Amino acid sequence: MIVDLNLKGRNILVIGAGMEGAKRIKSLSNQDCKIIIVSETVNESLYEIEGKNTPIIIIRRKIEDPNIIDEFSDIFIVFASTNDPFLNKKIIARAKEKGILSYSMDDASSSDFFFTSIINIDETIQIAISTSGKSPLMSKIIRDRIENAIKNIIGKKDTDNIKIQEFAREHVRNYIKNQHERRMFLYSLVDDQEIQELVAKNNMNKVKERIINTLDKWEDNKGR
Ligand SMILES: C[C@@]1(CC(=O)O)c2cc3[nH]c(cc4nc(cc5[nH]c(cc(n2)[C@H]1CCC(=O)O)[C@@](C)(CC(=O)O)[C@@H]5CCC(=O)O)C(CC(=O)O)=C4CCC(=O)O)c(CCC(=O)O)c3CC(=O)O
Ligand SMILES: NC(=O)C1=CN([C@@H]2O[C@H](COP(=O)(O)OP(=O)(O)OC[C@H]3O[C@@H](n4cnc5c(N)ncnc54)[C@H](O)[C@@H]3O)[C@@H](O)[C@H]2O)C=CC1
Repeated sequence: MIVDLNLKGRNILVIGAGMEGAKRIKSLSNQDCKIIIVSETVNESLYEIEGKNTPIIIIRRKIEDPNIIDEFSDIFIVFASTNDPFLNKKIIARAKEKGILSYSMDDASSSDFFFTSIINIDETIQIAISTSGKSPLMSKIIRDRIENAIKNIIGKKDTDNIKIQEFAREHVRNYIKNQHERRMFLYSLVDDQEIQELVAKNNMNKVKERIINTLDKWEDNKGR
């Protein structure tokens, strides 16, 4: 099942920060979570993140024992990403014992989740492709193919409409109490020719004004 994980404020423990671990750490580094790295050596691509404000703690230590997990509290996910399959296995087993979500870099079948191939459109829309560990290579090839075709399907109009919907959803709750009506109102914005013309002209302030005006009238219509 593909879900969009909210890691805000969570503590993530990454054990092993080589080439592959570093890729995962980079993906985590813009998720507003705290990253604790325990690794004998650290891939040099991480040096640039280390000095920055991102909440990352790097502990350079060779570990023998998966009980390292017990040294930290409130861990949400443990990444077992060393190049030692036996150690990774032990880390996963300990995490499972403790009921912590775990991810194995070298054994998909024991991971609680997989990374996906992601198409990111304007930091607003994400499309994820997964074969659930069957063939990461095919996920990548399919991503390439979709990325090329997608330019004709999803564009600025869609990302603008997402911003409008975000604004409207925030306000509509204060005006329309009934969920069916709220849904109808939100759909009506996408079908509203004038709004869509303003969107095309990049006049977002006018769109927002219009939304508020329409909502005001909506309430009037209810005779309040
Ligand atoms: C299970 C999973 C768990 C996880 O790591 O999350 C996993 C596991 C493993 N990958 C391995 C190898 C490769 N991985 C890639 C590429 C990607 N791998 C990604 C995800 C996943 N990889 C998860 C399943 C996702 C799915 O099934 O869809 C992508 C999509 C996302 C990302 O990495 O962020 C990213 C493409 C991003 C993009 O560009 O779009 C390539 C291709 C290349 O490098 O060119 C190869 C070499 C070719 C091959 O093996 O297919 C190995 C064997 C290591 C070994 O041989 O020792 C394992 C371990 C195992 O299978 O047990
Ligand atoms: N999931 C995926 O997409 C892929 C997974 N892999 C697998 O990932 C694993 C890791 O690969 P790389 O990152 O390339 O290896 P690497 O050799 O670059 O990194 C391994 C890291 O683990 C650390 N480490 C090893 N033993 C340790 C210990 N006892 N205590 C503390 N730190 C320790 C090392 O210091 C190093 O930083 C391999 O098993 C590989 O098969 C490889 C390619 C893709």
